[in-house]
Amino acid sequence: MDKRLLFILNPTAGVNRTFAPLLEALDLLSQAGYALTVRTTTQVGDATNFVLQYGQKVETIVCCGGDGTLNETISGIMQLEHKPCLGYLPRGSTNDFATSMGISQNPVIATEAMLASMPRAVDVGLLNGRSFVYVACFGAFTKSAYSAPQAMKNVLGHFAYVLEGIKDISSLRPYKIKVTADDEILDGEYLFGAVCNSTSIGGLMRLDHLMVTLDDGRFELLLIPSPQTAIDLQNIVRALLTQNYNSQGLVFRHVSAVHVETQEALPWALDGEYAPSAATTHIVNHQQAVRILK
Ligand SMILES: Nc1ncnc2c1ncn2[C@@H]1O[C@H](COP(=O)(O)OP(=O)(O)OP(=O)(O)O)[C@@H](O)[C@H]1O
Repeated sequence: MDKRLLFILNPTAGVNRTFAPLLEALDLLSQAGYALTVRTTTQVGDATNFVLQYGQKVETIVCCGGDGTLNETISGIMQLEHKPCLGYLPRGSTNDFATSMGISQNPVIATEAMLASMPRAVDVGLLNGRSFVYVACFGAFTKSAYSAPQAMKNVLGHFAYVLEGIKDISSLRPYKIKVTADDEILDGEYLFGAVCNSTSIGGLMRLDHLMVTLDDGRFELLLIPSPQTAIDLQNIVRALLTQNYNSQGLVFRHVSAVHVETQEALPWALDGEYAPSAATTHIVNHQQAVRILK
């Protein structure tokens, strides 16, 4: 019997690109003995619904789109009892997760690698029950992740986020929050916080591969405290520019659970998608929850 594969494509994701290499990728999967079901998304939520509709009938799901489509696909997989393996063909404007996993942006090369690989388990985060695969963040510039218009992203790619981020500077402000990171309490005022499982965030922030293990059951937590003095500010700017997140001025930890309490409106971005504010936010790591072919 043929192996069954669900192929999910977001045709609107990323900078305008030709579909020709995707046909070649589909041909490769077909030649490898897969019986293909191909579905294209037309709106938010479709990728999750396709996974729920077909997920128990296939051994493999391939997702082709940006980080948002990947997030929706993984959200669906997390709801399945028997979880199919996942292949990912990045087609977004930033593709943080693909960068972190070393997945090629060329669909034919990525498909060849997928067909030759053994599955690799990766951790999945749950924030108040919603899945994320590489980052949950709040504060400065977070809004630009989900508010950059799709048409602008299609034309300008990653640069669209940078432009939206610059607009966001006017809203730069500290958030008074209590963070419990495993057993440690980090009560304070923070400009930005990220709970991540990736070496690339927003295409701008990079973590050393040696610091990040995608299947260890732990996130990397980065908090940028609100600077109290000019020297604080200098330390923070230097740490960010040199990408030395472990340095004085920033809070950087490896943790498996994060609990955030605040009285303020604190919206989050999960893999670049909007998640509403909540008085208490609980983030847990589901170690090795999804198997990725790469
Ligand atoms: N046909 C469609 N038209 C409009 N929006 C869609 C369609 N299909 C999916 N979507 C939604 O578009 C949003 C953005 O998709 P995605 O993140 O994959 O692309 P992107 O924003 O170009 O990439 P990236 O997030 O990596 O920059 C997702 O929330 C997804 O649900």
